[in-house]
Amino acid sequence: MLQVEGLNQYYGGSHILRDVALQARIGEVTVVLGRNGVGKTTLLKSLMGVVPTRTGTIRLDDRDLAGKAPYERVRSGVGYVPQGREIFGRLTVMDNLRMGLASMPSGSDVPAELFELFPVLAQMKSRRGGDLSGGQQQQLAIARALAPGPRLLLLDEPTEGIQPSVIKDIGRVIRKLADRRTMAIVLVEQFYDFAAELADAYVVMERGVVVARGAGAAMESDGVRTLMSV
Ligand SMILES: Nc1ncnc2c1ncn2[C@@H]1O[C@H](COP(=O)(O)OP(=O)(O)OP(=O)(O)O)[C@@H](O)[C@H]1O
Repeated sequence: MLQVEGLNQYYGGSHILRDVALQARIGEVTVVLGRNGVGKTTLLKSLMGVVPTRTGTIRLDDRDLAGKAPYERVRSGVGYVPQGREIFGRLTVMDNLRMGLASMPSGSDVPAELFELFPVLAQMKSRRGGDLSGGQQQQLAIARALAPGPRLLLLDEPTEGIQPSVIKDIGRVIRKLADRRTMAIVLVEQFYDFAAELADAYVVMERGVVVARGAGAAMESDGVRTLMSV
């Protein structure tokens, strides 16, 4: 389980995250909603260690992540799918997947199971990442994050700029991964219907503060859609 408490983050003098608390259980999808610029990406970057933690605790199971560098967090079980995917355009699909293992001890192999989750990647192993469609790149970015076998998967707006049929495929994979009960999933989304369909739990952020939280099934009755649209 992921347990975050008292997380504060700054860019220069701007206070971006304010005492954020977040829990994400193994086997659940925890969605983080909020409008542009409220700090959702900064939250994921802080969990991954891309932005060093200033104050607060970040624990995954019994491991303390807060002082750790990103590669150490990968080794501790964190997988990250950044906004915009950040695929290596000149590397092949297979080499992009191997990059997912760069922080792991040598000798780790790309799990064959990734190609069962994303059959489209199996046909494209030798293609360059830059030649894939946006939806295929998104699937590649998720597969790359899964390569080391994470305990916590962080997804930053995986539906952004993706066509509806691929969004459905990605949603099915996220559900399947959660249902295995081996990892916690934190999904940052602005696409309300996608988030609501997958959410076991939700949090809503406004200007760096968590302003609402609850069970996924209660999102509609809690008025989260309205919170997002006003
Ligand atoms: N590298 C940076 N330096 C300074 N300010 C930044 C930096 N990155 C983001 N910000 C600011 O921090 C705030 C939070 O940004 P963040 O990207 O975390 O929000 P977000 O909720 O993920 O938004 P979006 O959905 O648009 O990605 C914004 O006001 C943004 O302008």
